[in-house]
Amino acid sequence: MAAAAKSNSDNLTLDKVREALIRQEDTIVFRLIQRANFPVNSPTYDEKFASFSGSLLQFVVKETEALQSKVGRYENPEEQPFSPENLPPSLVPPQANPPVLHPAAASININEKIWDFYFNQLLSLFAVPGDDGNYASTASSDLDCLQAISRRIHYGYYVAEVKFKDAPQDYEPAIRAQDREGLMKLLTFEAVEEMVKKRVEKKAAVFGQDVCLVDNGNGKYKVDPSVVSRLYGEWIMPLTKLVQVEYLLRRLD
Ligand SMILES: C=C(O[C@@H]1C=C(C(=O)O)C=C[C@H]1O)C(=O)O
Repeated sequence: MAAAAKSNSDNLTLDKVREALIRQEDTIVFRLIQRANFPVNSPTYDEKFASFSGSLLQFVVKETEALQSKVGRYENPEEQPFSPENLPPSLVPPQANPPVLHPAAASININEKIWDFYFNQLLSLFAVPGDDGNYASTASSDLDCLQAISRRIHYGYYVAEVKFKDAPQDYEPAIRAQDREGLMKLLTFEAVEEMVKKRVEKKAAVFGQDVCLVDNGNGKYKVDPSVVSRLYGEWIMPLTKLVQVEYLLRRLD
């Protein structure tokens, strides 16, 4: 679990970090299944909804993140807000754990890219067209998906830190040269990526089947397993690697 991996930098191993990423797959698949309970519900995203100054979604994101900020959510570096402007400060005392990450490097926020692919490409692949009027549930379900995906992607900080600590002699020259391509090559493990895509496809098939007492369901899935594999292959893993590269570029600052 994430907290165990973070409690002390000497405890941080690639195996533990990968375990945390595997556990987060379950969360992501279940949240997509939850969002797929509703059709697209496009009024949720109308730029002008009722008396809000933006969309209902924007309002839910801003107000939810403000509350979560007050209770300390964004004190964790892997938790990055989607609406970072004017967030209220945390009212919770800071944790006593020594920081595991390099402070200059652990403030990268690529949520704009996540927001963009989620609404412009992913959503229509797993939510059916239509409008059932459940806009509030739709918006909070979107935020649940976005937060789980964002956490997984910004967890790249820990992946990068542990890879750096395991082989500083390999990473330091590329960091000093600010060589993005070289860093990308060093941190990429294609065999692991293939395994991840297959595993999440299988999870979507297992978690999203109709469970019946007499037989094994009807072969229909709540979210198409190939969409989950594509989500990882096209967006989640490339963006996790982008976070890793950005982190490493600042690792010696
Ligand atoms: C996360 C890692 O780094 C890279 C990104 C991966 C991912 O996002 O799942 C998988 C393999 C690596 O290419 C890792 O090595 O586990």
